[in-house]
Parts: sequence; structure tokens; C-alpha cells
Amino acid sequence: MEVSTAMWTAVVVGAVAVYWFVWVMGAAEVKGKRAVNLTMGSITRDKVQDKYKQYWSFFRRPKEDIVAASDNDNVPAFVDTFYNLVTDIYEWGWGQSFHFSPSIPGSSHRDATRLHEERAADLIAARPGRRILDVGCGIGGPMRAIAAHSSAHVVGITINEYQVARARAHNRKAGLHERCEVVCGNFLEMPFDDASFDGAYSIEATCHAPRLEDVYREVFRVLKPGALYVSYEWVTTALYQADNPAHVETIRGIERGDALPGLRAHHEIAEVARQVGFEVVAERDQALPPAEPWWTRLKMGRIAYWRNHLVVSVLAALRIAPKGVVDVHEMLCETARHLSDGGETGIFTPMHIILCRKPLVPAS
Ligand SMILES: C=C(CC[C@@H](C)[C@H]1CC[C@H]2C3=CC[C@H]4[C@H](C)[C@@H](O)CC[C@]4(C)[C@H]3CC[C@]12C)C(C)C
Ligand SMILES: C[S@@+](CC[C@H](N)C(=O)[O-])C[C@H]1O[C@@H](n2cnc3c(N)ncnc32)[C@H](O)[C@@H]1O
Repeated sequence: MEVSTAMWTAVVVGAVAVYWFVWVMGAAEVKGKRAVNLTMGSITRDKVQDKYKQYWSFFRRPKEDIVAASDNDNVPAFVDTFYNLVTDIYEWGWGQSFHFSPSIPGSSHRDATRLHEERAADLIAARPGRRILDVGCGIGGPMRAIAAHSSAHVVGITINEYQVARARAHNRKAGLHERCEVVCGNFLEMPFDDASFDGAYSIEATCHAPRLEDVYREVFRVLKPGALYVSYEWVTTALYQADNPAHVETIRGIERGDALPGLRAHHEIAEVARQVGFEVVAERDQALPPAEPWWTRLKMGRIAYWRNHLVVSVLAALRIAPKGVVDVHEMLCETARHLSDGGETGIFTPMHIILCRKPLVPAS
């Protein structure tokens, strides 16, 4: 082979390899976000690494310090930073719904996710003409599934501005923008009138509240009397032992890597709901058998995480992705390990479901 032919062959093979690596491998989810488009939310490129360090130093401290009164007020700001750092990676590697669901043999993750979301809509009797609140809506995966399933009008709230933009873009693309509204705000002080919603749900979002009563009280305020609220809570189960160092390490790992001021125990949830005035209609851990494990997808993804790590490292080296993206990705790999451990040992569940009703007549 002539030298020039060999060179041209090398160039073509190289170009195909780069295309495949970035465009094909780079799209971890079908039709999802691509690795070349990984930004870091509303953070400018040069600030990503600093913001990551700030986030990490906040959530790495002893739990007692985070929960201490003076720091509580800072939690929503750090949660916002966290979602600037992870939103694109979540969308790229997981999809538009930022939560878990029990796996369903023979069904895709996408279908299992949708069914888990539709369950929330059915539990609160979402239907056409009803105005439903999505507390902590992310980029709106559940909101779109619920609006499509029930034909209700869904209003989502998230603290993160970048997520608002992503959610609105997806709503429009799905043709659901007239039924799905997105508001940027803090669910601890919601910009909604009293008794202005016919139902509400929160999927794996209220775990970010430093005090659960603050968010439940707000949901109670904006619901009409008789309306239902369902929440999918992250909690430690009855199997968790606070004197078992391995358990403590797993739970601390989950808290650190998921911007949680402190996981609650399963028995605390209903107490808080009643304390703010709700009637508790039902409560169960949706992860318990006969449900299939929710952590399978997380665990099976290990090879994909390694591949993703390679992709983000190359993109960061080429300065296509911001520098801090590699650190953030590393943190997520570690978090995935703790979450799988929490699921396998049964000490943690991300789907402790509580269904509440605002009484027709206020309790005396
Ligand atoms: C409810 C919350 C988020 C739950 C999950 C949606 C996310 C928890 C951990 C995330 C991930 C871990 C590993 C990542 C992987 C290394 C990367 O290559 C691709 C994305 C991940 C799979 C990522 C996806 C989202 C999670 C599963 C919390 C924050 C309250
Ligand atoms: C893990 S995501 C879940 C998103 C969505 N429920 C889903 O399942 O796709 C948690 C969401 O809660 C939101 N959140 C956390 N703390 C918040 C707060 N104080 N006010 C409003 N939203 C908040 C985050 O911005 C994020 O959108």
C-alpha cells in the first residue's frame, strides 16, 4: 500500500472512530442528551470545578452540622448547585425522569418508569380539568407522562432554573406545553395561592428538604380541601442499624452523592404528614416483594459508567466539556455503588409511598 493511501485510510478510520465515540457512544439514552452537549446547568464553564468543590465541602461534613439550624437555610442553594452539576449527566445517562422504579420482567426501563409515574396519577385521581402540582419536577419526565395519561393540567416547580428551561423545551417538543407548566421556585415557600390545586405528587424530591414538615405544610396549604397528595419518599427501612458501620457508610454515601441534608427513617413520614394536618390514607414500601429490584438498572450499568467515564474524560481533555465534569461523574459512579448497596441490603428504599388527603373540614 502506498504511503498516501495508508494515510488516507488512517484519517478515514480515525474520523469514523471519533464520530462513533462521540455521537453514537455519547448518546447513552436513545434520542437522549448527547455527551458533546454536556453543559453544567447555569454554571459558566470556568466555575464548574469550584462549584463542585463548594458542593462537596458542604455535603461532606458531619450530618449534624448540615442539619444545624444555621445551615438549613443554605440547603436549597446547594441543592440548586447540585442540579446544575448533574442535570445533563442524568439526562444523558438515565433519561428525562430522575427517579427509580421497580423493574418489570420483560418490560423496558422506559415502560417501568412510566408505570411508576402513572401510579402516582391514579392514586391522586388526576383527570381532565383538574389542576395537579408536581413538587420538585426535574426536567418534567413524570409531568409529561402524567399529563398524557390523565389529561390533567400539571404545574411543576423546581428550584433549578436550568431544569425549567429543559422541561419547557421537552414539553413543547412533546406537544404537551398547553397541559404542562413549569415554575422556578422553592417548594418550601411556593408562589401559589392557598387551595389552588386539585391534587399533588412528589417523586423522589422532598428528600432534599431539610425539614419535611416545611414542604408538607406548603403542599397542604395549596391543596383544596378533600384533595389527595402522594409522595415517593427516600427513607431508611426497618433493617437499617445505626450501630452498624457498613450501614452508616452506605447511607452517608447516598446522602453525600445526592444532595440530601439527612435521610429520614420510614416511620417519620406519616408522623410529619399528620402533624401538618393531612389524613394518611395509605402507606407502603413499593420496593418490597413481589416488586422486582429497583437497583438492577443501576447495578447492570457498571460497564456503561466506565464507558461514560472515558467519554467525559476525552471530552474534558479536548475542552468540549467543562473540566469539572470528570469529578462530578466520578462522584456519581460512587453514589451508584452506595445506592445499589442500599437496595441490596434492604436498608434503604427510594419508594416509600405515602398517600394523604387534606380533610374537608379542618381539624379542630
Ligand atoms: C432522586 C434522586 C436521583 C435518583 C437517580 C435518578 C440518580 C441517582 C444516581 C444517578 C446516577 C448514578 C450513576 C451515573 C453514571 C455514573 C453516569 O455514567 C450516567 C448517569 C448515572 C447512571 C446517574 C443517573 C441518575 C441517577 C441514577 C436524588 C438526587 C434525590
Ligand atoms: C431527583 S429530582 C426528581 C425530579 C422529578 N420528580 C423526577 O422524578 O424526574 C429532585 C427534584 O427536586 C427539586 N428540588 C429539590 N429541592 C427543591 C426545593 N427546595 N424547591 C424546589 N424544588 C426542589 C430539584 O430541583 C429536582 O428537580
